[in-house]
Formats: sequence, structure tokens, C-alpha cells
Amino acid sequence: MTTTQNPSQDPALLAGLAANDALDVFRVVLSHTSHPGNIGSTARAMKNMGLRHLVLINPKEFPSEVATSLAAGADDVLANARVVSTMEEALAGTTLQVAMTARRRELVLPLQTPRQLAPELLHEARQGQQIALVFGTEMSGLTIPEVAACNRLVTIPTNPDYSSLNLSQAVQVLCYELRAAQLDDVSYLEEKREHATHEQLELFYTHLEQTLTDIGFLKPHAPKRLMARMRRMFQRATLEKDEVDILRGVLRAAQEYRGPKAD
Ligand SMILES: C[S@@+](CC[C@H](N)C(=O)[O-])C[C@H]1O[C@@H](n2cnc3c(N)ncnc32)[C@H](O)[C@@H]1O
Repeated sequence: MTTTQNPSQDPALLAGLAANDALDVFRVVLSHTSHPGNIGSTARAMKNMGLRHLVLINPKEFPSEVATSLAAGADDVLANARVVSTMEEALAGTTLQVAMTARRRELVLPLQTPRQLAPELLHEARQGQQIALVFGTEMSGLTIPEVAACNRLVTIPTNPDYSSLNLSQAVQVLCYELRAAQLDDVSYLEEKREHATHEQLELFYTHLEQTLTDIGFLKPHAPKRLMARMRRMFQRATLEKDEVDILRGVLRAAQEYRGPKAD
């Protein structure tokens, strides 16, 4: 077996690298963080999972030696962190904003888990949308206006009697789910499929009905629900254009069939 040494010659590898870029549109936003150690641990958690854009809204202490020490090699994430003073600045340019909360009182949007939301986030990321993952301050979490600035609400399903994670651990869980969803998503390697259009399917159903009538399977005076059931069956299959062509070829052959050929 030969392996391609140069990634630029390997389309599958290139596609994988392109998929990795999806994580590059995410920004982690930490609001009013009190402990610099949590900023450092967040940077580490992000870099482990392939995210690198960190935005800090009014951190109590930053830059900080404690943050750098806990970043443990993810100091590039800290060096590039943007410090802003408002949520508006932190969310500028994003189309999706995910409020992370352990609390139940802010239920203004449907509550989702990271695993439920990750595929949608990745899909949007691949379209080049900018996405913010927003985390609250250690003592009190996100405020009501902060949650209201977001259009998605996510909770990590923890022990209901002890639901609040350490800030950087919450960041870790969400970033991991994004990475895991991305690794599971190999759709970028799939061949593009040309689905049959509505019109092509309608022609097929007409052809099918005519053929079933011709061969005596469908009784025009007592059709029952046969065609409705046939439609449902083929709709479930999400047929491609080529598959419809094959099926119509079969129908034509059935219509022209004159019995077994004599040897
Ligand atoms: C230490 S927690 C804040 C705890 C605070 N006492 C509260 O009630 O929200 C800091 C941040 O981590 C995130 N977080 C912690 N546990 C979480 C969970 N189970 N689900 C989602 N986010 C969580 C939230 O963004 C939260 O604002």
C-alpha cells in the first residue's frame, strides 16, 4: 500500500483539513471572570480541542501569571485573547450565540445539550458563520440580559443536585462535543448526490401507476391506497436521479414484456 506523503496531493486529507477549519470560526466568550486560573485552564481546554479564539469581557485580572501557568502551553491562545468591555463587542459579527447555563431560571429559549446542538453548530461553521460560545462569571453565572443576547441556550446535563461545573470544565465539555461531532462527520468526503427533483418523481409515480395498471396489479376500480403507500415508500428512500432512471427503465421493460422468449 502506498501513502501520499504530500497532503496537498491527498484529496481526503485536504478535505479533513478543511473540516478542521470549521472549529476556527468559534470564539469562546468568558464574561467577568474572577479567577485568572480559570482563564488559563480555559485556554488549555480550547487548544486541546482545536479552538483558538478567546474573548474576555472585563476579566478581574488579566494578563496574569496564574493564567499563563494554568494554560500550560496554550499561552498562544492567551496572547491572542481579546479583552472587551461589553457583550455587544464580544458578539460582534456572530450569527449564532450559545449561552451556557447550569441554571433553570433563564428558560427563554429551548434548552439543548451540547451533543444535541453540536451538529447544527458545525453545519453553520462550515458555511463560514461566526459562532460565540458564551460562559458566565464564576459566582453567579450569566445575567438575564447576557442570556437574552444569545439565540441558543445550552446546559450540560449534570447531577441535578450538584449541577454547576467549574468554568473551564464547562468550556472543556462543550469544546469536546464540537470536536467529537466534527470527527464523526465525514459528510465532506461523500460524493455529491443528485437527488431526484419533485418533477422527476411525479413523472415516475405516473409511470409506476400506469405500469401497475397495465400488468393488472393495480385495479383502477378498486385502487385502495396502493399508490399512496408506494409514494411513501419511495419518498423514504430519497431517490437519486440515476435511481429514478433505472426504475423507469424497469417499468418500460415490464410494459413491453410479452412473456418468456422462446429458445
Ligand atoms: C461556575 S459556573 C457559574 C455558577 C453559578 N453559580 C450559576 O449558578 O450559574 C460558571 C459558568 O460555567 C458554565 N457552566 C457551569 N456548569 C454548567 C452546566 N452544567 N451547563 C452549562 N454551563 C455550565 C456557565 O456558563 C456558568 O455561567
